[in-house]
Amino acid sequence: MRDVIGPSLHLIRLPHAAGLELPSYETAGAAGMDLRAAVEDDAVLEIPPGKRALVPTGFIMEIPQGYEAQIRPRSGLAFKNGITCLNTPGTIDSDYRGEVKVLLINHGEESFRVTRGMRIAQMVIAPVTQVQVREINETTATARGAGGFGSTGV
Ligand SMILES: O=c1ccn([C@H]2C[C@H](O)[C@@H](COP(=O)(O)OP(=O)(O)OP(=O)(O)O)O2)c(=O)[nH]1
Repeated sequence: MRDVIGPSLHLIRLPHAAGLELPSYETAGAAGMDLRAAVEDDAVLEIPPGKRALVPTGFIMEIPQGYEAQIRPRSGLAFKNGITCLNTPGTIDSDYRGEVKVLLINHGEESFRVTRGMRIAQMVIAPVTQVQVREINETTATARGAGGFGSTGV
């Protein structure tokens, strides 16, 4: 495994992830760790065109407080097979203690077979801030005001 300077991400491996690689950065500068499908060898997980599937990763995580994990598609799978994440980026809360799953959707023309150990998505650990919500009566004035949705031109 690649040496990384940063906070620790603690993982519990579930029985169906036995033998699978841990989520890992493929290159020194990778933003995301690739996640592998923890489907059984003999179980066929086929995603027909237009359909979706919740794919297990076989890991429970303890994300350090103040961080989240974002589950994002891999561009290679998207480009070659039309496979992407439906709820992208998927949000993994730091207090979530269930198995991390990846919601894939097949936007391609052909059925897609998910095999054991296949790198199906990537996971980015990012800092998050929780804010104190306070209701007010007036906001400060800005040059933009309510302009949006192309108000500055294309
Ligand atoms: O792609 C995903 C998205 C979410 N989750 C898990 C971790 C996350 O912490 C939890 C809840 O996700 P989210 O907040 O997106 O779901 P929700 O629809 O708001 O459900 P909930 O009411 O459980 O928060 O589900 C995954 O395993 N994969």
